[in-house]
Amino acid sequence: MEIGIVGATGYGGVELFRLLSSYPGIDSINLYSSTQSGEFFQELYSHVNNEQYTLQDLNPDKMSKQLDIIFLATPAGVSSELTPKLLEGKAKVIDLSGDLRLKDSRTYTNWYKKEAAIQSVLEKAVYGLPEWNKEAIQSAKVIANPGCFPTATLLGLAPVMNEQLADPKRIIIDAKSGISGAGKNASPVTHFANTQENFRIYKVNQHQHIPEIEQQLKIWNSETNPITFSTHLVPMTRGIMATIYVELLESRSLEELIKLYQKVYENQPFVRIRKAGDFPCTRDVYASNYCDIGLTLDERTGRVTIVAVIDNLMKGAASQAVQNMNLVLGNDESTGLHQVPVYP
Ligand SMILES: NC(=O)C1=CN([C@@H]2O[C@H](COP(=O)(O)OP(=O)(O)OC[C@H]3O[C@@H](n4cnc5c(N)ncnc54)[C@H](OP(=O)(O)O)[C@@H]3O)[C@@H](O)[C@H]2O)C=CC1
Ligand SMILES: CC(=O)N[C@@H](CCC(=O)OP(=O)(O)O)C(=O)O
Repeated sequence: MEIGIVGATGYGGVELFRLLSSYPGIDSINLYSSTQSGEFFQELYSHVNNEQYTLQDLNPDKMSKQLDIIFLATPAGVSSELTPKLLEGKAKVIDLSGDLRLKDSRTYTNWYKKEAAIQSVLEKAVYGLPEWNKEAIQSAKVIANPGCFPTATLLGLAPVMNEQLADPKRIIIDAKSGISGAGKNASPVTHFANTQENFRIYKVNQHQHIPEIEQQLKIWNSETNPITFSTHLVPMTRGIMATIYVELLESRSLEELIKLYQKVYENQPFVRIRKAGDFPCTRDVYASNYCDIGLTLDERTGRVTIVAVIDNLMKGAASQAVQNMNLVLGNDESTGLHQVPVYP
């Protein structure tokens, strides 16, 4: 089996390389770069193993015929251009960017301020949230890997939304991310001097993950109203915590809610539900494919607080992409993803 990683030099790409370099049954991993082809990967990343990897030039025509699976770990606007050509051969494509997630091209352009992918590709693209879309992923030619914030938020909300228990008109999500979520290039906002000993809210009411979350929530409950979704930058490298507030349409005890979450996720290897009174922190899932969820009910306000944590580079990007690859290949969903979270 031959694998390709486009954007291999970025944070998501490097993480994909780490996971795939010990994945069973891969004959070759091809790493592509739009700016550094010909260079040795090891020259850029001294932590990778001794085998020589030369960064290759992008050749979509050749790649579509030669490769079995192509991961696109590229900025918004790249996959929309590359994917039509990449889909012409035998290759299956797993896109980590936001380009193929939104079904409505106008919505994409409004939020990403870029031209959307062509309609035929958007129609083919399957939203790769394995816990909720397994069958469609298994037969997909192209997968839109979910965004990091949507992954945590949707896994946290799914049980109460699917059961029509949460008021779909009053959902509030307060999310925080480590800085690696912004990719490898530092900007004035992500610069060390501006992030250490600092905490900031960003993209208030304008975050590009808002339409992605709403699109999926509407599938679960068509009455869903626009959500309130706030993102914050935390001075740490990895991790996302989504703290979600919902109001119940029917009364439930905390024990009933926790039982519901346990039941819904009992056969999902990467979602772990906490006992009452126990809440996950980002360290609990560091460098792993887990999403840990804790919840509580405030009897004074009737609100449920749901806390979901993931590693943004793993379940939020690279390891979720490998989970999707497992489904596409018909492998066990956990193949290559048995990492215990790193601690401390
Ligand atoms: N970081 C995260 O936590 C998450 C990121 N994502 C999404 O995944 C994608 C990758 O993110 P991340 O790895 O953080 O980003 P990075 O900025 O770290 O890396 C992106 C890579 O894309 C390559 N690239 C840039 N322009 C082009 C182009 N025109 N054609 C081909 N390759 C190009 C660059 O490599 P080179 O110059 O060598 O070509 C670069 O290293 C993004 O869309 C991001 O939004 C999704 C979930 C979480
Ligand atoms: C910390 C940080 O800046 N995170 C990024 C995550 C970007 C991302 O993953 O973008 P797509 O899912 O749209 O590809 C952000 O909030 O925009």
